[in-house]
Amino acid sequence: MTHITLKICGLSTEETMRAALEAGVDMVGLVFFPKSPRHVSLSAAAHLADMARGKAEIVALTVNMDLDGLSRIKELVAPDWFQFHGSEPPEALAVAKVMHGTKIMKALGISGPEDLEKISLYEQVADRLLLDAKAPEGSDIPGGNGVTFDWSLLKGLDLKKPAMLAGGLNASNVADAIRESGLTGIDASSAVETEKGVKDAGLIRDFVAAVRSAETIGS
Ligand SMILES: O=C(O)c1ccccc1NCC(=O)[C@H](O)[C@H](O)COP(=O)(O)O
Repeated sequence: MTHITLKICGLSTEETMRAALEAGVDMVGLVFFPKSPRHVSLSAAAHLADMARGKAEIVALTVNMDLDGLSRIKELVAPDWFQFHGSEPPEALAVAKVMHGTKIMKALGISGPEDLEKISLYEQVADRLLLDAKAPEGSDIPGGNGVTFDWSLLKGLDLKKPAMLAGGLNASNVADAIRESGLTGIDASSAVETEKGVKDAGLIRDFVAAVRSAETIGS
């Protein structure tokens, strides 16, 4: 049995944070990106993070944010991780790691084999990679779009750091995604929502149950 590290991203209410924690997720993601329907204010994030502390790792998701912005999040929310979901170069990750002492996750958009080349640049500085679908043309947000990619592109990759799979994962496809990608981390957002940005406690529970039952794959 392989434990799948499971992150639910874009939580923004007490009810759905509680549901994710009670269902046993490993990581909870808070989105700091005003264009996103999942964006949370610093004060709301601080409260949600306090609910999660000690129960799941807290991930602060940012997109090309400057150092002052990261410092404010660090000071008020105290996340365990920063997730960089923009076009941040590896050097920016290294600076953030030293300045803030958090673990660093780097999201990379994947649509074809050429996108895998970026992995070696980032795995030297990131503690974890998030291999996500590229945003569809016209989307305002670089992640959280509910679209999938060809998971088999990842099969057999010689990764130096742990990696999570993201992009359109739901309770029906997540077992196939785990099997085809070979990854042991899963991240989801859209599939546990009733509409963009509105998480649902029941959908969270169903998704977590699907991931936990997929943990027996190959064992
Ligand atoms: O979720 C957002 O609104 C978001 C906004 C800006 C950058 C990244 C964002 N989400 C990143 C995530 O980690 C999502 O969970 C991941 O892309 C999977 O999303 P989905 O396809 O909706 O399951």
